[in-house]
Amino acid sequence: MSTATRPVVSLRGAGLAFGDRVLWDGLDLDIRPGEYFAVLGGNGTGKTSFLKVLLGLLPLTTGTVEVSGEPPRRGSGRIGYVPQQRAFAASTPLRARDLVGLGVDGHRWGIRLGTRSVRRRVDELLELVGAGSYADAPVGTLSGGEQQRLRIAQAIAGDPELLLCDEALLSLDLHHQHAVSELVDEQRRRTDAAVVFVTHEINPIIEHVDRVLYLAGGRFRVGTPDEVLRGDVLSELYGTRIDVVRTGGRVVVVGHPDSSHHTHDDQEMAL
Ligand SMILES: Nc1ncnc2c1ncn2[C@@H]1O[C@H](COP(=O)(O)OP(=O)(O)OP(=O)(O)O)[C@@H](O)[C@H]1O
Repeated sequence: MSTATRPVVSLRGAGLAFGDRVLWDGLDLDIRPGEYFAVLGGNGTGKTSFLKVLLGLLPLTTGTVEVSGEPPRRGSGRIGYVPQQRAFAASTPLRARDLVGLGVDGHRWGIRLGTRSVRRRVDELLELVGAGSYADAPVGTLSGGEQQRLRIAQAIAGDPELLLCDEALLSLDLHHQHAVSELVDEQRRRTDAAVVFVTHEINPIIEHVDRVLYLAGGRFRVGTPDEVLRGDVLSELYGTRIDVVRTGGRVVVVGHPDSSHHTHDDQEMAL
């Protein structure tokens, strides 16, 4: 298959289980360049484990997985990763530009970048994510939203083919959720990267999402948000009555068995 048409992620008959506990099984999936793919589901359904498989940190129990046509491997420069957000301790001895530099330093296109080129690239990335004004601030003194912009700058530093985001908007206010979500989407459009975005709250990204993988109780559905986020589809998936209400461009799921895990604004439950 030529590079132009090659999927960025390809899973065949993929299954993941821990002991008797099956997280998913029989997953056939291709994610193409430029696609925005969301992984949805309650706590413990296997969303983070899905990313770990793509990162080469967790082997499948059954089936095969390829990233950019090869088995995934740790530290691949083709993958950018925005981990679940945890605030840096106030005493963390890194400035904003040092954190971004961790994503730039190293070999790019097989050439070792000189100090000046690294600095230029770091400045470019800081500007790109709107973090230029706090480039020299210690990361531990920055707000959650500011820190998250830096993590995104670090993850996109090498213009990866695949950008993996794990709950990248968690604990951000609405303004920063929007800003960070736009940054991810801009990168996707600029470089044609595929995005895999793990979240249990789809609304902040719903305008960008092409398809979703919805995980629930060892089962799953894949399709566009309109195909999957429907009362009949989710009722079948969960084996109980679920209603999906669409209001003002938002999706609210009502009657969700893992509702206690879905704490979203003031709705009974939102996805
Ligand atoms: N290495 C492991 N060994 C055994 N069980 C594991 C391992 N990694 C994950 N699990 C279990 O697999 C399940 C799925 O974990 P995972 O972190 O993928 O869920 P998640 O959907 O990302 O959840 P959350 O929304 O809470 O972050 C959990 O019950 C977890 O305890």
